[in-house]
Amino acid sequence: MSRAVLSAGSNVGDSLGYLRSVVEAFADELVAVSSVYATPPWGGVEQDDFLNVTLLVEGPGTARDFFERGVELEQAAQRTRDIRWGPRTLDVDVISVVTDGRVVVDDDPTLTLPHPRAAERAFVLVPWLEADPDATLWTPAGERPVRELVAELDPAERDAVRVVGRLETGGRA
Ligand SMILES: Nc1ncnc2c1ncn2[C@@H]1O[C@H](COP(=O)(O)OP(=O)(O)OP(=O)(O)O)[C@@H](O)[C@H]1O
Ligand SMILES: Nc1nc2c(c(=O)[nH]1)N=C(CO)CN2
Repeated sequence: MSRAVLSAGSNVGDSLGYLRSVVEAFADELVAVSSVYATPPWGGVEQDDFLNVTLLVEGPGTARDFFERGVELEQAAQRTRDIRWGPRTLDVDVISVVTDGRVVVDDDPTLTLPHPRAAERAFVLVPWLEADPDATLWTPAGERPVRELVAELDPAERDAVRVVGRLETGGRA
């Protein structure tokens, strides 16, 4: 049994529809879902703002299973990978996974866990904290409450991430 934190983002095409496709695909495993946030682009590439959402999901299977389902959803959104940290129809990142009560820590480049850049990203941390106020993130410096990581973000970055709506979950989260 695994519990995973997934971050979905989009800034090309029907962004809200792509995020909805992720929530629908995980509907039966949804534990919680954040609001939808509009977020300035992270990573230095000039591009449109993103919409981001964070999901907590729980189900049988491994971290790799969640990752592969995310890749399938990216493919269904005709996601292309042109520029690193550049525009995309849909990105599904696996942020953190707990399997059988243990945090999965893995430096495999195909699926690095926890996601190595999560602690720096307001667009991941702020929605995650909303969905799970008691969340913690394993970092090389130890287990950190997400609440503290959010408090340590650059205030301008934290404040630039704003709620723009909610996705329908059919009452499942
Ligand atoms: N935890 C993870 N979640 C999703 N992809 C990962 C993870 N760890 C490693 N990857 C790998 O990262 C590669 C690049 O993914 P992608 O193009 O989505 O990166 P990105 O979104 O531009 O950047 P970032 O990895 O910083 O979010 C993928 O081929 C994927 O295998
Ligand atoms: N705000 C925000 N910025 C990003 C995002 C994202 O989802 N949200 N995804 C990226 C792809 O690597 C690069 N930059």
